[in-house]
Amino acid sequence: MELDHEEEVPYLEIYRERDRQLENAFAQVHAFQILEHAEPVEVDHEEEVPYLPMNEDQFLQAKQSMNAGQKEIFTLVTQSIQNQMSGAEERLKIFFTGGAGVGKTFLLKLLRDQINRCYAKDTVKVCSLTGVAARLINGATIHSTLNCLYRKTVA
Ligand SMILES: Nc1ncnc2c1ncn2[C@@H]1O[C@H](COP(=O)(O)OP(=O)(O)OP(=O)(O)O)[C@@H](O)[C@H]1O
Repeated sequence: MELDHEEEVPYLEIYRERDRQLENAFAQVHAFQILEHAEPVEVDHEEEVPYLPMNEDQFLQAKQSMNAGQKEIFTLVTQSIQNQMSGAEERLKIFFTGGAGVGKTFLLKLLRDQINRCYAKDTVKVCSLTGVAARLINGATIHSTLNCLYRKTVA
């Protein structure tokens, strides 16, 4: 069956988005494989980028300004926390992604504050694959967090 232009575009968008998500997920699995087989060498450990929790006003304001997609994920996580606090053993594993500027970092920071408020300060460890990304999310690289040894390549 031949699709006209109107029908074809949404299909391609979804396909491209899924393709990107898979690529991202495979890149992360590959990074863990590298870390598992890292060679023991001396490394410089980066400092964790300091993180200041939001104050009450900032936290409430951020919560109120969430868009529908952010709210959906936020509710899923808070619901899961409540279930855990009531004794549920099931643990939530969630992967969210999206294009540039859609609000992933905003949501991540809000979730970190929410979880730290529910449990204890510093319960959440935020990690990334690169130092640049770590700066954006006030976190640390995975290898630094896990104190992994890795070989630095000098170009
Ligand atoms: N619900 C929101 N209310 C107010 N501002 C928001 C909201 N969501 C995102 N923003 C703002 O929009 C901008 C882009 O959001 P953010 O950095 O979270 O996007 P991102 O998906 O992490 O982008 P990238 O993938 O490019 O890093 C930021 O300035 C952020 O503070």
